Amino acid sequence: MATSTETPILLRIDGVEKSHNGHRVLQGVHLDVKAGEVVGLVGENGVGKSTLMSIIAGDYPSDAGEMFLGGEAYTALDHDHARTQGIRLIRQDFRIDPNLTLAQAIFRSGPMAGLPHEQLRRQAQHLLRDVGITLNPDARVGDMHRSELGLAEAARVLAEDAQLVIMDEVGATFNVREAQDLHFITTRLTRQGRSVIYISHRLREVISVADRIAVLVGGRVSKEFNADDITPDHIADAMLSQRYQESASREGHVRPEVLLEVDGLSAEPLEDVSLSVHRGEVLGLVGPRRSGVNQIVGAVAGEIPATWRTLTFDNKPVTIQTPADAAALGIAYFSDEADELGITESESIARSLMTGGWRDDLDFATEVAALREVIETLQQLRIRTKSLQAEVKTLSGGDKQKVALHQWMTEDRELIILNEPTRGLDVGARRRIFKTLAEHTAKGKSAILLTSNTTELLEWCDRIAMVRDGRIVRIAPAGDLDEDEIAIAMSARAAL
Ligand SMILES: Nc1ncnc2c1ncn2[C@@H]1O[C@H](COP(=O)(O)OP(=O)(O)OP(=O)(O)O)[C@@H](O)[C@H]1O
Repeated sequence: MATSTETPILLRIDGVEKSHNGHRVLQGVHLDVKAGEVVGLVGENGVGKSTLMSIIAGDYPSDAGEMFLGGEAYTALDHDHARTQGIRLIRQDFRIDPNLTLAQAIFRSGPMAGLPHEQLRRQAQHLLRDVGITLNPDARVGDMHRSELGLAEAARVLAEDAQLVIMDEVGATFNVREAQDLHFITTRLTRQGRSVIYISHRLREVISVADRIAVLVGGRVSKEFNADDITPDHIADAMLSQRYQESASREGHVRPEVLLEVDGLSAEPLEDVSLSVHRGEVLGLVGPRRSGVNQIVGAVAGEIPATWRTLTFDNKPVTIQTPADAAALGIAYFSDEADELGITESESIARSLMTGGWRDDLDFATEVAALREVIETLQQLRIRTKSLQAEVKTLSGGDKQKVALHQWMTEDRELIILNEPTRGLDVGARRRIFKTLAEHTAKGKSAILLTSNTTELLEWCDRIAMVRDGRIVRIAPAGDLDEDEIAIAMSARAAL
């Protein structure tokens, strides 16, 4: 909704400060959110966006500063208190009982909780239809994709009376269609005079969803933009301390030799899928939810049961039935599931970043050299921490993911499979991941990339395979495709 200078301010944040374990994260944040406005909040990983939202939503208090809600002094005592004040926070890492149906999940809190399922089903159907979301209210939460649940989490706010809705990276793995649905929900909310704080690292998406964009740098809002007048580069320049380099088109490293040859792969819903990955190649995979695209990588990584006519790796016939089979061949799989990052949250940051993993029998000189390398890695990856000995769980979501990716990408693997690797990463970190990927393929190693971010698919893959209804419907060089063609593949009937 377009707002003017006369539009009332719903939330005023005035000089808010917060430290975590002596690390001064927020250093006097000032930010106004007007009624009926979407404010995009952007900033590097670990800059304090979620910390600020946690203070607004009542997870913990600020150390200093004030907030005003509808002109009245406001302090959230806890989540429930914030909710009664009309504030609702949706995070990417929400947890819902997997045994609930979608209808039960949508109405799991509030006055309708516990009503007979038939009643909930009808209400949920009505709510979802109203915003054009084609999800089945009877589906079991445990069988749904996190992105579908994220969309339902956003939609359920429409049935509540929240005045300020905070969406903290809810759409990090949304495909084009899901992102459009989320945009529709934010528009519906603001038309009703409600306000939204929208946090995302997908800068183009923030520009299209938000009215105004606030950039958090060094613990303060350093710049505010009107979303009508800017490009992603303006935001990236404002949020990154070092100027980031817009990627040039990737240098191809594809070699004639085939590394992986899949022939006649079947795994529900896939039927008779064949594909090959050359040495030095990045093969992109894209398809709507339930198209089978995830099952292709799941099968190659040994994560799901599958049958093959033949499977050849490095010119030898092989079988892959378990993750250990895949690992033995030199295949690494970076999952899109947040709880399968492969890092130990209670491990120290230093130990987690050591090349080849930590060993207790290191002599003093080796340990010092290893720690030096860790410090260099921290600086390169721009991971924010006060102490090398701090536990991984104290890192921001994006910084945690950098640690996990670093572990995957520094191991010497023949084929790395990356499923949504850039979710939650800031624009600078995305560039570094892809630089590492280019170094990997330059050595004749290969990669399969699954991402809902079509810009990245086009920029970073040599070929893209489009999957629909359990089959590969087209494989083409990335240079022959554009976003529209991929969007058409995504919006095919199978997505409904
Ligand atoms: N519970 C905590 N204990 C200790 N430190 C924390 C805690 N929560 C956050 N931090 C630290 O506060 C800083 C800001 O983290 P926050 O999660 O707010 O960043 P963010 O901007 O949301 O990052 P991202 O984009 O990666 O999600 C980070 O350095 C993080 O390590």
